Amino acid sequence: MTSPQHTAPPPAPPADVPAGSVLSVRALRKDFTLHTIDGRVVDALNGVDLDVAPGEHVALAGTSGAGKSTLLRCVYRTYLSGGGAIWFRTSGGHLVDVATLSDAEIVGLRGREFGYVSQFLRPQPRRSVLDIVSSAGVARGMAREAARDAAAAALRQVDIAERLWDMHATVLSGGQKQRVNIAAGTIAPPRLLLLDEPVSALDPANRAAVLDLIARLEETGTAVLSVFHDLDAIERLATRVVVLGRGRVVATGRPGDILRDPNLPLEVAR
Ligand SMILES: Nc1ncnc2c1ncn2[C@@H]1O[C@H](COP(=O)(O)OP(=O)(O)OP(=O)(O)O)[C@@H](O)[C@H]1O
Repeated sequence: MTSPQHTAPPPAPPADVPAGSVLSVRALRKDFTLHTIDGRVVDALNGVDLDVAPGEHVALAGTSGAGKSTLLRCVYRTYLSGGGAIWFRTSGGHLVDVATLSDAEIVGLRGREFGYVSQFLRPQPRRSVLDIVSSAGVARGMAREAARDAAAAALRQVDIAERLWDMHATVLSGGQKQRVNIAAGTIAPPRLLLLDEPVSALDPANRAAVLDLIARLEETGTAVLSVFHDLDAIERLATRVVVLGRGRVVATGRPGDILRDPNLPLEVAR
């Protein structure tokens, strides 16, 4: 006798998530308990709402400590959020709440659909540059051989010389590590690209090349959520700026309007 196949109906999408959004953050909260300082609690995110559509680039702004990096880390699930929802629409059209996925599900989702480029690459020990980047391609669904070719192309694009490809990434300079990280995050256009100061360690020529790369990804429909402390990069790439203040959204609008508003709590050079 065979058992019937039970498949649970997918949960109804929440009414306030726009049909076209890739990412919809709702009432997101995150606090940290500082166990070494009398158990003091820091409210890093206090009920954040935001949406990012395909091809849209939302730049987070606000003063130091406003919650920008914490928001990116909650979306990537480096941090578990403390309340609210992080709705992500997969390439297959399924809406999932990143905040409630299992660890195995989030690892799969990151590999297939997310790119995350932070200031720092903490490379796994004893893995070569080419291996790190091509593994990102395999996680994105490429065959191993195709992933190696794509990794080579991605490394050339960010000007990592071929003589460095078989070296362990741990021995690279800060700027080289950052470029390897960018190559891995963008080897195939991710559905959602999370950027936390991705060009901070780069010289002007490499910075320009990486900004071009991000612009091209946006044109292919990648949704981007970023933190740049660099007014030019925000003006050039962002379609919208969301200003955080003490873990809340205090303003949102076009870069040209927001970045020149003298009343907003911004940390960028105006
Ligand atoms: N791992 C952590 N443990 C404890 N507190 C943290 C942790 N990460 C962030 N915080 C606190 O959360 C708040 C928001 O920090 P976050 O790094 O998100 O700010 P930010 O806007 O990215 O700042 P910056 O522009 O300086 O990078 C700060 O008060 C910070 O001290």
